[in-house]
Amino acid sequence: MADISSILHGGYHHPLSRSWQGERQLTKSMLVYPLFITDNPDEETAISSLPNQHRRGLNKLVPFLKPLVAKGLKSVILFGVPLAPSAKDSCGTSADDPTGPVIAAIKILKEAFPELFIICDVCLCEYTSHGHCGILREDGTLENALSVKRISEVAVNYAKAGAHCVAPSDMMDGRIKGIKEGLIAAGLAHKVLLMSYAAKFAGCWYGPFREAAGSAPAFGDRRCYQLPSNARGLARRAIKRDLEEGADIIMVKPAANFLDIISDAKTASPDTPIAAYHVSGEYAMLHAAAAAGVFELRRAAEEVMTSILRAGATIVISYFTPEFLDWLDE
Ligand SMILES: NCC(=O)CCC(=O)O
Ligand SMILES: [Zn+2]
Ligand SMILES: [Zn+2]
Repeated sequence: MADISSILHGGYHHPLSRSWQGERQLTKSMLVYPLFITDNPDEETAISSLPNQHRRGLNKLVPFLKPLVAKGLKSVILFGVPLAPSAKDSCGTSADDPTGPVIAAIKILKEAFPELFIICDVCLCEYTSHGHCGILREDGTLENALSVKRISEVAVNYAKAGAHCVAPSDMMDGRIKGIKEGLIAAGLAHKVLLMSYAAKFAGCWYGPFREAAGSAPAFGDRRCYQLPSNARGLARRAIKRDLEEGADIIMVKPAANFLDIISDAKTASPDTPIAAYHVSGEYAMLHAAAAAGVFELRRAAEEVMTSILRAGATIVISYFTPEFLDWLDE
């Protein structure tokens, strides 16, 4: 007789029993779609390094999103992309311009799609002349306290404009606390979610995004505020700190090469939703490999998504969201 304990195949022989082996499966509610919004209302420009993605002006948003919302799109994350050079200065003044792309888009989207959950990325790099994520001293180093003050102001202004969630990606020390206190003071802490890009790693994966958002730093790099890619322990400390400072959701970014960090975040706080950002370079790489015949794009995208969920993510920010909305219907 065969050794009973050696038999596993019977447990996953059928497609349904295969699916039962997974702890979590992708649903439409887990997907968040990034939108790049310019200050030029009628613009719709393809981003060459980010296949199928566009920068859109305010007038193009609703027509573009209508079919996606009809297919079950539940959430978007907004990135403002001011193209006018006058929109950039040393402290990112235009980030919360009431007539600027982000605040105007919140209002347009809430009116057109009352059920859509609107997340605003909060950072200064799209709005600073130097392209760094905070305010700099004369010598080019970050002025952390001033940066936190400014970033908190911007976050609160997005919340006041109606954002359901603010998601600071700047990586300044203490900004979660600063934003939470700002939301409390504004009477908004009980209805606005604070998603921290707690573990955001420096590296090569953001290239296409920087083309899309025009946010490449004019000098230097972001290594003194984004995490070194070998820093698993430091990421755990950042996650713990941000939870203590009042983050409602922890994000890990990039996603696919940082599955250990996603898993650590889930372990550190099993009862907190964990988000993963499958970033521009990860997305573009899959497109390039599929175009080179390495694999079929859909299978690769699905396998990467599965890995991100398996590691512990319950929310995924993905440029593949429109495709997944279709694939999930099949
Ligand atoms: N705060 C957003 C990013 O820094 C980059 C995202 C991407 O590369 O897709
Ligand atoms: Zn930034
Ligand atoms: Zn730096």
